[in-house]
Amino acid sequence: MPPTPVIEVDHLNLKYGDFHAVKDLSFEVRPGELYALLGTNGAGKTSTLETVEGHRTPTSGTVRVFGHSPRDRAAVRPRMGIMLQESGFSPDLTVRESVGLIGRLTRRTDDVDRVIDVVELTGKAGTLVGQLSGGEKRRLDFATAVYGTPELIFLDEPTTGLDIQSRDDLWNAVDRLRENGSTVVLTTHYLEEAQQRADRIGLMHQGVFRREGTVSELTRTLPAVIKFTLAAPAPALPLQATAGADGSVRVETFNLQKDLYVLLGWAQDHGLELGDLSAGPTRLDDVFRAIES
Ligand SMILES: Nc1ncnc2c1ncn2[C@@H]1O[C@H](COP(=O)(O)OP(=O)(O)OP(=O)(O)O)[C@@H](O)[C@H]1O
Repeated sequence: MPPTPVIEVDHLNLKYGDFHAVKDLSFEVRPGELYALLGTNGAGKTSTLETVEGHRTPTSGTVRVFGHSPRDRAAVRPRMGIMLQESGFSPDLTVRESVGLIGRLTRRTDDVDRVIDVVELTGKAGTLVGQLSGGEKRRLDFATAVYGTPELIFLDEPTTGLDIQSRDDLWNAVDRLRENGSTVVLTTHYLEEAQQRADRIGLMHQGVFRREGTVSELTRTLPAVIKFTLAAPAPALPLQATAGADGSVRVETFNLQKDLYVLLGWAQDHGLELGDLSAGPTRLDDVFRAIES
């Protein structure tokens, strides 16, 4: 039997007055998985997550977290760490006081200095939140996900505003949490982060899933692209291609390796140079653009 899902969303609908923001959405998040909920602006990601986190009541449909209603706060809240886009810590508290507050609010236990160390704010432990930089505030927000190593972690655009080193540090800390068995739900507009890290992705547009699956399941729905330019008129191409008046050529293929081999052999046989040659697998960006068009 497959393990019981950590999150079960079944035919979720959310309306704001007459506006239908989330339409009949169903998905599951399995134990230990990193699930990325991605989508266009206004797709309904935040509305969906707020419902799963217990902040919003569905218009219809059901949401279960660890088998409970997320509104059953005593059963669910201590087991989940939520890193919001803005945690709203008081500017008048120090970093250490703020991290201590996370423990009292969530009723999880941890060592405050350990958490401060994980989020790389040790040198700022006595600093007031109001005096932190944007990136330092974001790292403090991340403490809400780290504190007490919760079983389920929500990361809402966790790396926005972080420099490259801080991003790497955050993802390393997420890797440690996952090694401890935490399940992670991520939203991000940095698609390469989702492409590298997500076990499965739900791609939302206008309140519904346009695609759901692993990165390879999503990307193999679109062809890979080979592009190059030809300086002089050339013999007939060995593959179906679209040629521009400027000499640019574009080949779309579901068999990149084989078609690239054919193309390079053809160029070699005819002594042709393929200018600005580029060839790459379909990326999540391409799938994303396809759902908007
Ligand atoms: N409280 C509200 N009242 C009315 N409409 C709302 C409310 N909250 C969200 N909406 C609308 O519902 C839709 C979904 O919003 P939501 O914030 O869930 O999208 P999102 O996918 O998180 O978008 P983004 O990527 O831009 O943050 C949007 O059209 C938004 O304008």
